[in-house]
Amino acid sequence: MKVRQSAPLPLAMLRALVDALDDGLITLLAARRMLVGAIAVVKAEAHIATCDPARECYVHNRALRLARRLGVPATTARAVIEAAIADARGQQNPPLAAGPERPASQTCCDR
Ligand SMILES: C=C(O[C@@H]1C=C(C(=O)O)C=C[C@H]1O)C(=O)O
Repeated sequence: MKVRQSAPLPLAMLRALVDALDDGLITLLAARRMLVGAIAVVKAEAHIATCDPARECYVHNRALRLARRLGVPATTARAVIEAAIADARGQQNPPLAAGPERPASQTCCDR
């Protein structure tokens, strides 16, 4: 017996779902930035350096393991995490207040 495949969802509906996921990505980034703000306060009070290479490596490696499990290309996962970390470093070291800063594309993990 021949099994009929279900009809593909219309393009507009699929794109609306992508839009919703993109909204989720930006919402998660905003939540991450809120946590980074709280971390920045704790680190400033404890006189801890803004940049923590060991932590950045941990964040990268964790994300890469999850990406591998979910079938996300490592280069894509690495780019997303690098962007999030660069954003977090920029958030904690505004260029005018902190003087020369590393390029946004370079993490202090230097992977
Ligand atoms: C947010 C922090 O500050 C920096 C940014 C990190 C990140 O975006 O994950 C990790 C380590 C730090 O270099 C932190 O110390 O946890």
